[in-house]
Amino acid sequence: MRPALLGPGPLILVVGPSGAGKDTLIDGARAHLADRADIRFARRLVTRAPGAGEAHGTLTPDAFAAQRATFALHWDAHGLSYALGPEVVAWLAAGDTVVANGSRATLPAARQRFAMLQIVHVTAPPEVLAQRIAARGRETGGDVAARLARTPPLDAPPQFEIENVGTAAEGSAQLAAFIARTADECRAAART
Ligand SMILES: Nc1ncnc2c1ncn2[C@@H]1O[C@H](COP(=O)(O)OP(=O)(O)OP(=O)(O)O)[C@@H](O)[C@H]1O
Ligand SMILES: O=P(O)(O)OC[C@H]1O[C@H](OP(=O)(O)O)[C@H](O)[C@@H]1O
Repeated sequence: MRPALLGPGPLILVVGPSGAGKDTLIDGARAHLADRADIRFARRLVTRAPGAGEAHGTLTPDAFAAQRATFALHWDAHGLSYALGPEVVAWLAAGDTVVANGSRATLPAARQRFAMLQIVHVTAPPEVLAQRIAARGRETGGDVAARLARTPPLDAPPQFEIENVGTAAEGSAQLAAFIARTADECRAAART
């Protein structure tokens, strides 16, 4: 028997190429939505120490493997392992909306796992991605090139697209509006 899908609250995965600005726009949207107790922002678990401005949790590869069965979702990319923790399962079960930075390559697996998955695709032109990754300074040389070369396709059209070429404040406001609209629509649908 297949396990029940995680929900009924919606999971909004923000995906797109490295350097597009996913974390930046998520941080900005979180500030816009600070008064919304029904909207949760997931903290990723990653087998990498946090860099400047990053707020993810860090696990060693051994600890990650040991906790794998408890994760709401997990995936590998860039030689690292990523996960959304068990608190995400509880938030969705309560009907809350959860927002997380996700992986394009893992969307087919995520669709098998969540009752209501909404995809936000954040993009920017290649030269902008390269400039932003270099300016961020977290990766160097070959790692920057490898990130730019990683272009898994989306498995289906996204529910919302942000071309993040304006200011971060503009992109954050667009993302916050989509998140609030999704949360409101899902709550209204649950009441009928
Ligand atoms: N609209 C914007 N204008 C200018 N700079 C931006 C904008 N959005 C993001 N940035 C900058 O681009 C860099 C990359 O952004 P960020 O780390 O949020 O991207 P990401 O998509 O989460 O990348 P990754 O998948 O590699 O973690 C950061 O230094 C960030 O400050
Ligand atoms: O290329 P795809 O499959 O979309 O995803 C790759 C993963 O790597 C990036 O994380 P980070 O730059 O390490 O924080 C993305 O946010 C995602 O989690």
